[in-house]
This record gives sequence, structure tokens and C-alpha cells, in this order.
Amino acid sequence: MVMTVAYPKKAVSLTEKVLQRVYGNHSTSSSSNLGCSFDSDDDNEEDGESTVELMQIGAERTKNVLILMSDTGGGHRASAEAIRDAFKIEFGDEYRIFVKDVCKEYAGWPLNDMERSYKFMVKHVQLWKVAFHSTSPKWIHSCYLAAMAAYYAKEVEAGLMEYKPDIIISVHPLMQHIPLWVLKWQGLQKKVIFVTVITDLNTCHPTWFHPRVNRCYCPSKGVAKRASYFGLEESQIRVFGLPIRPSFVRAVISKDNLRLELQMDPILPAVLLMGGGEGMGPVKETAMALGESLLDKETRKPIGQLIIICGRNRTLASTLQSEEWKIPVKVRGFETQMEKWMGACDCIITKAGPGTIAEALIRGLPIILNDYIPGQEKGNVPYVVDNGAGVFTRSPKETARIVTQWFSTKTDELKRMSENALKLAQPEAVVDIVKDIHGLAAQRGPLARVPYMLTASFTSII
Ligand SMILES: CCCCCCCC/C=C\CCCCCCCC(=O)OC[C@H](CO)OC(=O)CCCCCCCCCCCCCCC
Ligand SMILES: O=c1ccn([C@@H]2O[C@H](COP(=O)(O)OP(=O)(O)O[C@H]3O[C@H](CO)[C@H](O)[C@H](O)[C@H]3O)[C@@H](O)[C@H]2O)c(=O)[nH]1
Repeated sequence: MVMTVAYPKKAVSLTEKVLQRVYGNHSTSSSSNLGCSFDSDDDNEEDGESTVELMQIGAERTKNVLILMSDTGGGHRASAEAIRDAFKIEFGDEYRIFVKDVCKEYAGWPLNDMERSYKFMVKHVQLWKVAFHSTSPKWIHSCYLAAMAAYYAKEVEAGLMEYKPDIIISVHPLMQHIPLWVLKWQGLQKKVIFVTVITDLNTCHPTWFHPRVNRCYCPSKGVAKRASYFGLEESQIRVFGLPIRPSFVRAVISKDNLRLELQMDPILPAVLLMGGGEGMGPVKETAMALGESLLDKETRKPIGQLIIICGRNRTLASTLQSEEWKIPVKVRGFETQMEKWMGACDCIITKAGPGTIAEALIRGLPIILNDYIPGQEKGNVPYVVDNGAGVFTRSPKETARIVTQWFSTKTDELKRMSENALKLAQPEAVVDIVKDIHGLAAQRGPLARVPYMLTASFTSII
């Protein structure tokens, strides 16, 4: 059996120091990490720590926070990094954050290959539709996930153990069940705080909702309603908004300066065209249509400029780069400073990705949604359109016509939609979420090093 020793905050007796030595480093092993390190894979954190450790005894130790995500699209990583950055800004060295895809790193097929499977399925969109909807009934997804757990729970357990988390935050729909089973299996449900941060705005999959979480952060009232419907108590649900990188909120630079920095035309109105982290949707067709419509037919002068962000879609980027444009166009690959590009533009065209939508709302950009992934993104369309922050059309020609009008005869409509976008924006969501998690951690009192150990078979929990 592994024992843990909880140390008081201030003075610590010699006896306690001895106890600590005898029972290992469960309560202070992160004490060697005075600084807040991110994504650290440092295997030697327990080495050579004695001096620092003695200095640190008595101080409340750094808490480990493990954020579970997967790169199925770009949205989950963006939210995970937003939470990580907000922890750093709000609480400095109090928390040490790990953003990890434990399934990819520790489990086997198909859990370690979800990125590729997701890309394949959303390319063959009917396949994704079937997969999404047919796995919605609880008995079906529970069976699937239990089967996965039967194969891989030990590996996932090892993955979780490596980071010795005091707090686990899941930002992915498939990362509730197996980690929570592992915690149950380890008898750690009461010791480790487990929260879910939902990163879909409306029609999210039922696997997001697990009744045994300490908190379920919902980005909208609609999602909170679903959470109640799927059995979560009021006390578990909080509605703060979708977590967006703090850089979107802090130090807002003026549009003029951004355009100068990004080498854009300083005067012409600008439209940003993108398709999520993977550059999905009718980006090319829309770009071609805009290339024509943003050129004044009489004067042959441009009435707008176009920024195209292709994300990780390299083929798309190189195809568009080789085009000859009659208006100012910038074609970019994966950008790390989306807040700047959005801040420099006047409206956005995108598929209905929740991260992109929430970011655009914060920047007050009217949105043209030109596509959505069935299932989780379907509900994002009414979320934007019904709130007057944008329009939906799948037609590239219609999209180009709307933008051209916004930049010429319908500037008042553009302005009104921009105001509605700002009303819908929730820039403080990520700060509210980390503060609430901090509150949960404080309720637990000083957290003792959680006694992780490899346990018996999975069959004991199902
Ligand atoms: C009887 C019915 C048979 C139907 C056959 C269905 C085939 C199942 C295959 C894949 C499962 C798809 C999971 C859909 C739910 C995802 C929720 C969501 O919002 O995702 C958005 C996110 C994107 O942000 O998408 C994903 O997470 C992609 C998941 C890809 C899954 C790849 C295959 C891994 C197999 C894991 C088995 C676990 C099964 C779980 C069942 C729910
Ligand atoms: O060059 C780029 C392109 C995109 N992004 C960022 O990538 C994120 C994209 O996220 P979205 O939610 O808009 O869309 P994804 O398709 O990439 O996200 C995936 O995860 C989402 C959950 O967060 C949804 O489930 C969505 O359906 C799924 O495809 C945004 O933060 C966007 O700013 C970049 O940082 N650089």
C-alpha cells in the first residue's frame, strides 16, 4: 500500500521531513519545479531535488494539471492551450500544466490514430454523419468505449500516472469515460478533480456528458440544457463560454498597425477566408469567386482585399499561391497568431468551426458560414445566424456577392452584424473557467501527492 502524507502550509517539523523521506515524495515531488513549466516531458523531475525540496517543504506545492486533448481538427488543441495560458497568467507557478493526447501516446489502434480517422471521415462526410449519429445512443457509445478500455485502459492508466495529475481537464468528447474509469479503478475519484470543458457550441455529441465529473463547462445555454438532459446536476454545470486564447483579449492592437505589420493594404476593406485548422470546406472556389467580384467592373480597381489562411492544408496553399490575382491577396499556411489576422480584417468566411466562430465574435467580425461538419457543427449555424452575427450559404458565388455588397452598398449591414458579434462574444470565458477550477482545488484543501500505482485488471470496474 502506498501512503500519502499531507503537509501543512507553513512550519514543518523534522519528524514530518523524515516521514516524507520514508514515504517517498508523494506530497512534494513537484516541489523541484519552482517555475511553471509547460508540456514538460522531464523525466528527471524527481532527481537532485533534495535541497530545493527542503526549502520547499511547507510551501503549498505546485499542482499538476493534465489537459486531455486530441488533434482531431484544430479546435481541441486551441482550447487546451487557451486554458494552459490562462492558468499561467492567473496563477503563475501554482499550477504545472501538461497538454497531452494520452491516447495517441500510450494506447494502440484505433485510439492512437484518431486524427487520421477523423480527417478521413470528414472528407467522406456521410461516413462521419453515420458515425456521429449511430454512436449517440448511450448503450452504443458505452459499449464501444468499454471495449476500447478493455484493450487499452492499462496503457491510458500509465499515461495518466506519468503526469501525476491533481486535476484532469478533458477538452475532447472521447476523453471522459476511460480516464474516469481509470480513476475509479485507482480509487482516486475523490482525490483527483476531473472536469470537462466542452468545445462545441451547440449540437455536441452525448459522450461529452459524464455524470461523474466535478464540473462540466458548457459554452452556451443550449449545451447546458443538453448536459441536464443527459443527467448532470445543476451543481456540476457552469456556462462561461468557449475558452479562447487569452492573446485574443489582451493587448488589442489597432487595425492600422496590424495591417502595417502584416503588410496588408492600409485602406481597402479586408475579408478573411479560412476552413478550420485543416483548411476544409469550399475555400478554393470561394477565393476564385471573390477574386472576380471584388474587382470593380468599370474602373478595374479592387474594392477589397483577400486573406486566405489554409491551415495545415498545404495542397490548397500551393494551388492558391500559384494563381494570378487581380486584387490584393495573401495566401498563408498554418498561422499561429490568428488574433492578428482577424484583427486586421473586416469580416470572415469559414466553415462552422466553434473555435473560429468564437474568435471571430471576439474580434467583432461578421461571419459568412460556408459549410459545416454534420453532427457537432450543425448547431453552430443557427447559433450565428439567429443571433444576427452572420449568414449561411454554401454557394461560393453567393458568398462573394454578399462580401462585395458589405464592402460597397451594404456597409450598414456589416456594421450591425459586427455589433451583434461583439454582443455574443465571451472573451472572459477562459479566465472564468480556470478561476472556477482553482476554486474547486481550494475546496479540496492542500492536495497531497496522489498515490498513483498500477492496479489490477480492468474487469474489476465493469
Ligand atoms: C451500430 C452502429 C455502427 C456504426 C459504426 C460507427 C463507427 C464508429 C467509429 C468511430 C466512432 C466515431 C465517434 C463519434 C463520436 C465523436 C464525437 C465528436 O463530437 O467528435 C468530434 C471530434 C472532432 O473534434 O471528433 C473525434 O473525436 C474524432 C473521433 C474519431 C474516431 C476514430 C475512431 C476511433 C475509435 C474509437 C472508438 C470509440 C468509440 C466511441 C463512440 C462514441
Ligand atoms: O492557421 C490556422 C488555422 C486555424 N487555427 C485555429 O484552429 C482552430 C480551429 O478550430 P475550429 O473549432 O474552428 O475547427 P476545427 O475543425 O479545426 O476543430 C475541430 O474541433 C472542434 C472542437 O473544438 C469541433 O469539434 C470541430 O468540429 C472539429 O473539426 C481555431 O482556434 C483557429 O484559430 C490556427 O490557429 N491557425
